[in-house]
Amino acid sequence: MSSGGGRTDFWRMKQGMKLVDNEGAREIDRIAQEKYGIPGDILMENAGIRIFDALVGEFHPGPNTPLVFLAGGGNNAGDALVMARQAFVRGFRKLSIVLVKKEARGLAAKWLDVVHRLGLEILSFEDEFESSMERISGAALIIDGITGTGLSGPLRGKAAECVEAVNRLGISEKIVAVDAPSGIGDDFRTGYPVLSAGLTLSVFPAKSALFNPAARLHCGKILPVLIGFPPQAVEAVPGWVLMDREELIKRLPPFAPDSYKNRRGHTAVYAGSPGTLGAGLLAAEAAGRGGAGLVTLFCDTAVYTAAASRMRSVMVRPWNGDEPENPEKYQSCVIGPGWGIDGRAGVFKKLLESSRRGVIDADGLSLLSGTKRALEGEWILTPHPGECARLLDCSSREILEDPFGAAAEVSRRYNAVVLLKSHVSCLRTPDGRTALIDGMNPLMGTGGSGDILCGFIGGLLADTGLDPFDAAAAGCFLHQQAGRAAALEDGVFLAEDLLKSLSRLIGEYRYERS
Ligand SMILES: NC(=O)C1=CN([C@@H]2O[C@H](COP(=O)(O)OP(=O)(O)OC[C@H]3O[C@@H](n4cnc5c(N)ncnc54)[C@H](OP(=O)(O)O)[C@@H]3O)[C@@H](O)[C@H]2O)[C@@H](O)CC1
Ligand SMILES: [K+]
Repeated sequence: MSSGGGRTDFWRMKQGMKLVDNEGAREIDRIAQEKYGIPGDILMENAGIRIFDALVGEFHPGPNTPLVFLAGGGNNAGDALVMARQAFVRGFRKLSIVLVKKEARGLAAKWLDVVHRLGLEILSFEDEFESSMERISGAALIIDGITGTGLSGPLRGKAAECVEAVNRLGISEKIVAVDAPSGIGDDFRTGYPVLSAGLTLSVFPAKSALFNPAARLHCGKILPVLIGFPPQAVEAVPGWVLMDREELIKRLPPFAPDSYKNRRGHTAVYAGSPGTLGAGLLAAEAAGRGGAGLVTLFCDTAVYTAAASRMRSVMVRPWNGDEPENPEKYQSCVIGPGWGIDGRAGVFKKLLESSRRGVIDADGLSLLSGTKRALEGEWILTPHPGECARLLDCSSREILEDPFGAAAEVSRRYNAVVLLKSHVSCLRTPDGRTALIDGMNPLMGTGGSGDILCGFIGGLLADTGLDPFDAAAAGCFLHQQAGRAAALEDGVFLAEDLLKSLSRLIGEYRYERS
């Protein structure tokens, strides 16, 4: 998520970039009203004003900019109607409201009455379909207040008809979703009706449902908007973390100024075999870039000479898959990139028994899915949806249907921290801690990018002071940052182009502050 204007807000920084599910959002609202006595209509007034301010900050509309407000029947519509009133009192004159649901209730009904008395144009989507679509087609911006956290199940009826008709216009960049694009809720699935937006202004704490990979594609840019919930109400409700710069700084302490190569830890990388040596080289180099003081690459004897001739800072050992050499002397290990699986099951088992801390990826994950065993020690698994499906013995489709649930299940079943990689990656621990890392960078989908990620996290783990959850969250977030920098500088890039950026970022966060 872009942290936008929220970045400078001290209070939000203190709270972190928290995400809540719909029930959590309702609970914060309830606590704010019942325990702290803040009236619901004040909260809604704040929401409408702050969301309208955020919209103005993004698009700079003027008095003659045609705006259309789509209103459902609940408080999400209430927010949109407060925005319409705000626009009117600030001098906007081309305003139309399209009622998608005939009966508004509660505060929405009250604000509908107000805009009616102010003389704003109000159309019924059902009874005045053609005029409604005409206004929508002619609008510069369409504010979506059909459903928010009160959605239950997939959108139905006139709401579904309306979002489908608007989507057909192909104007998602003009749609501004209030709190969430209508149709997105905690149980959103690919194929459900949803109004695709170019900008989502989500009441802080933003909704975790927006970052479900299937939903994220319909949200455009996401900005959190503070509306005045008391910090105590936000803290009282459990939530997830969305990684951003402030969250990273909390998790990634500077290197001690007197640290040196042995103190910074030694990472053993078990990777690389004929045909896939590059994966091992990338993972090993990334471990060094992640901060390990020393890195040893144990690669197949058949590729040893080639590996050794290409590596300078990384030590390379030929290794034919028999007894691993003192794995306990390494502070972290990385198992799997381009390693191969034939004949590796026995030694994989030994490595799991003798190593305490590491990252398992690629072929390591295939070997792990063969064992079906819960791990002991501190392990991070970095599957993509296909690998995740093998770990759970199900189809990739089932993983994509419920990625958050899948990450939780792998984490529980294998007793490990799991990073399920996608355009939004989900990090999960067996005890339920969850962080999401927003990616949305298709250029990251390039061969070797995953090898670098697992090596990089392995290098971070060589610092035994770092908690594996924090190391994985930091590693994945920096990997995404490096991808963004590479895309901006080089356009389409190769995985190895990420390495220099990763080094720079680690320096920025761990060196300059020390
Ligand atoms: N203090 C406050 O009040 C604050 C409130 N806030 C705002 O309130 C929002 C939550 O409001 P909410 O709980 O009223 O629900 P909301 O999202 O408007 O949805 C209800 C409407 O959707 C409809 N509907 C439901 N399911 C449907 C389906 N499958 N298919 C079709 N329709 C469906 C449902 O219809 P019904 O079931 O009643 O027939 C009803 O019309 C939240 O997102 C935020 O924007 C914030 O500003 C914070 C302060
Ligand atoms: K909405």
